[in-house]
Amino acid sequence: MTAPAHPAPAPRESGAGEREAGRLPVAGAAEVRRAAVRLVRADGRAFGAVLALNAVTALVGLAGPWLVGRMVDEVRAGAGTGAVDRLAPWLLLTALVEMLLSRWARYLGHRFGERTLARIREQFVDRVLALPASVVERAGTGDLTARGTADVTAVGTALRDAGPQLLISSAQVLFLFGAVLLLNPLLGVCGLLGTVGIGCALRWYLRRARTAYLAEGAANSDVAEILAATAEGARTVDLLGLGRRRISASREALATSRAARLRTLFLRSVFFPAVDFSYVVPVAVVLTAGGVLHRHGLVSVGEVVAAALYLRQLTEPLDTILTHVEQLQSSGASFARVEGLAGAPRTEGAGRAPAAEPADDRIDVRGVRFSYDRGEEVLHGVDLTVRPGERLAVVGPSGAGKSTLCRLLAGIDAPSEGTVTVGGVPVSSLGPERLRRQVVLVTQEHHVFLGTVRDNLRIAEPSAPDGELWRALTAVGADGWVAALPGGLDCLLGSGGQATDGSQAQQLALARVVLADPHTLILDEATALLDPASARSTERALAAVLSGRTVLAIAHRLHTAHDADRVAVMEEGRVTELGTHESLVAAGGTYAALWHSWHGEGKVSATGAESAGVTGGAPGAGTAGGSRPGPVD
Ligand SMILES: Nc1ncnc2c1ncn2[C@@H]1O[C@H](COP(=O)(O)OP(=O)(O)OP(=O)(O)O)[C@@H](O)[C@H]1O
Repeated sequence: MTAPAHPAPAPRESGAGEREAGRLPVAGAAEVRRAAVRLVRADGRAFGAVLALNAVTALVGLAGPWLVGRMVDEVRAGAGTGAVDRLAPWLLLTALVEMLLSRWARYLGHRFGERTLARIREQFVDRVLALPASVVERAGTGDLTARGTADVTAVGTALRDAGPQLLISSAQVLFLFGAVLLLNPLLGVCGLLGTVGIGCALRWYLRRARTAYLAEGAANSDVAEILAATAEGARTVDLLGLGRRRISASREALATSRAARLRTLFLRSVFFPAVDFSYVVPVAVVLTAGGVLHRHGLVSVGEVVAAALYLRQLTEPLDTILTHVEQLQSSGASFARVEGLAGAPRTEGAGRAPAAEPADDRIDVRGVRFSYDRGEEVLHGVDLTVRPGERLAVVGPSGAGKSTLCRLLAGIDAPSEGTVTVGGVPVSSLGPERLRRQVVLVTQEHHVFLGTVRDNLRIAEPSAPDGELWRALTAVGADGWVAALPGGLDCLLGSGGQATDGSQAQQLALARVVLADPHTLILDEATALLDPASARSTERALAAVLSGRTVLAIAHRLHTAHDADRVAVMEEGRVTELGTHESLVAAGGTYAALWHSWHGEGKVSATGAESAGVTGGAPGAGTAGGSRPGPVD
């Protein structure tokens, strides 16, 4: 009864299905059982000690009812109250020993639980860190957060409290039944028959509980996800007037969550009253049968009293077991979600033997096709070579696949077909540590992590000494404001710490790029969301970072393309034109049309170019060309 039972398969259990839908997988019942066994084995000695001590405690607990039975029989045999006086101190002594042993057993159980919880947490963090960025993006941070907080806590509480309690109570139940059977097998059988009702109630509950609790966990994740996404995208929600839609989506998620909670509440509200009633049944059966057996001289009154006391004593451990079985059901579902990360895809190269060293800095894209999850193909056979040291601008209409190509080049997604290699080695086979020394994608997202300035920078280069950190800050023009912070590099940033504005956050992100020192940078709307003043200072920082590196930039304004060494035009998931600005203008194709439209009518008509297909915004790659520093806004 101690092991969590997992009856019905959960509806969202299929790992493959979860992944296809972009969700993180949930472990199956068998995987959860195997993981639980592994955890117990990892601290097998402590677990054995907890088991042994609980068994001894339960054995000592049997002495009480037996002594009371002896008292009854001896008094009935005419020994008088002297028998009570003789046996009562033993009753007291066994109760005291039982209490001390039980306390010790509980202490050992808690220590085992805490150590195991620490193991689960460490394993969870390791697995989260090994998740590819694309998996986290598609699963949403809400699900991951719910698993790392509520689910891990539920598993921890179950291990610390429910685990030891279940062990103690299970041992007590086994020994109590054993004692009744030893006392008188007929009474034992009657007592066992009386527990059939409890068994039925438990079976009914377990058949439904796992599915219900998994559904509740998933619904909670959805609520967390939608709230987190709305809060994160509050500005966009405001700007696009999406408030009503977000509210109605939140309401739907809450309604689903409420229905899932009501379902588990219903199961509990049937199960517990049924079980409460069932406790009385074995005692009543034993007393009734005992009376009949006594009339036929098959049992003594003392034996019937002792058996009834034993069965009455069952109430407490059974109650504990059933309460914790309920807790185990919900924490079992939580464990399935926590353990599910073991089945999630891992970052290619993480924890594996290192791939071959790239021969040089050349990036080759060969026959690359790609589709997001089960969606339609968005890249249809792209071939492209990025030569070391060159500035390559990518232009094309919105939705042409420019950002997707950047993601493949930066190793965030792997191609469905074809290869993306750096120096002859597939980008996806380089672990994150090695990849960031080769290719880094700079986008408009610039997160400031909770921690000191130093922590924020050392993400890129954990062993970098302070001198190197200052050099990186100086390179991006952030040394001034960091030096002015209270504590300088020790100043706490992120939520609750020193506030940073958009351009400071971007400068920190760029300082990390300087520390990582990749040979190739990919720029995708690096400064698009900043206000013009911030964009200018960020673009200056960007110019410093770009110098001496290969740069592939999505060009939102055609002067970027003009200044680049070569221009690639992307249309409908294909590279349709590739060459220098001059050669493409001379060729009179799509790029030439865009250029004439933009150049002929002046910069004001950049939107005209946009309407012709060039996306708006400012990636800052204009600074990369060198001849025309700074953005043109
Ligand atoms: N995460 C995603 N899941 C599913 N489809 C996506 C995803 N991201 C992009 N797409 C689709 O892939 C196609 C290419 O999009 P992509 O963002 O690469 O184009 P783009 O040329 O960079 O456009 P833009 O200039 O507007 O950013 C589009 O049809 C887009 O809807």
